[in-house]
Amino acid sequence: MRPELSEYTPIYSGKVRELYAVDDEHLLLVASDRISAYDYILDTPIPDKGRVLTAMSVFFFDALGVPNHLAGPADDPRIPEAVFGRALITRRLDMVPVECVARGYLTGSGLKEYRANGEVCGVPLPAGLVDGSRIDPPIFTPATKAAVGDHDENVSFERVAQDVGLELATQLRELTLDVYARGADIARDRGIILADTKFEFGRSSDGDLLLADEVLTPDSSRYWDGALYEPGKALPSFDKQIVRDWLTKESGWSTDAGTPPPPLPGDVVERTRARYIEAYERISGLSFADWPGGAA
Ligand SMILES: N#Cc1c(N)ncnc1-c1cnn(Cc2cccc(F)c2)c1
Repeated sequence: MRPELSEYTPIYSGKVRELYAVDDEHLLLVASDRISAYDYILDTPIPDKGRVLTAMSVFFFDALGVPNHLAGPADDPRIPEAVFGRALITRRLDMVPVECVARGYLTGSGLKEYRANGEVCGVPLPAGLVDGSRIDPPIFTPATKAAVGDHDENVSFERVAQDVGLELATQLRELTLDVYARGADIARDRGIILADTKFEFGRSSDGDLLLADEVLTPDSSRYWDGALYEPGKALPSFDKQIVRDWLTKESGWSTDAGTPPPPLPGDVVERTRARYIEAYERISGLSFADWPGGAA
């Protein structure tokens, strides 16, 4: 008999995820089916998105072989039925207040910074780069955690060193770039580009620095279809482009409408669900049908 979710204490509710206290030492990390686009949480959920992203984190935690916060399997008996398949039991850590971002390609906020001053987070880049240019070797571009609803602020390595100390900042940079490289290699071998990603780390009670949060999911990363990749061409998001294109090209809504996006039609929902499953199955080589919590 699984516990009820109401037996656990809510401690954080994000745009698409929730965090609960299970006991003094453990948390329940829950991924919802909510999807965000253009800084809005859309009214229409994507069925199984939470389960797919949970499955991706578990695949990468296992494949990367990096010490992490997982404290039980996907079918851990402490996971309530209501969130079974889209929740994980983790160790409660003392989180490092740094968004540890690695970039192997120039786009998004990094491109904006580069166009303004030729560098990203204090890291100078070669001249002449465009949207989608490869950054080789990949760079560590940390950010401070923003308040709910705000965007994270890109900061320099020196600022991270001021905030958490040079030794830990150096460890975070090395770990971030190492784990990004491993994840990018796995994805590349399956024809998918991992353009950038965000990790979070925390310290366990015995002082170990562990990889935490979600890992290399489409919500914490930019994934591109390798078959479509061309530097300088606006790069479609592997998982969100279907929603973005319908919203901006077919629905009549626009990003400067000042109103929330409309509900998604069924075919957009189903095609987006299929894209999440495709990303998981291609990257992991596993069948999503085997992941816990599916329809009986
Ligand atoms: N992971 C992790 C973690 C841990 N293992 N120990 C202590 N704190 C955290 C922790 C605190 N905030 N977050 C972000 C977050 C993640 C998931 C859902 C959310 F709503 C919010 C993670």
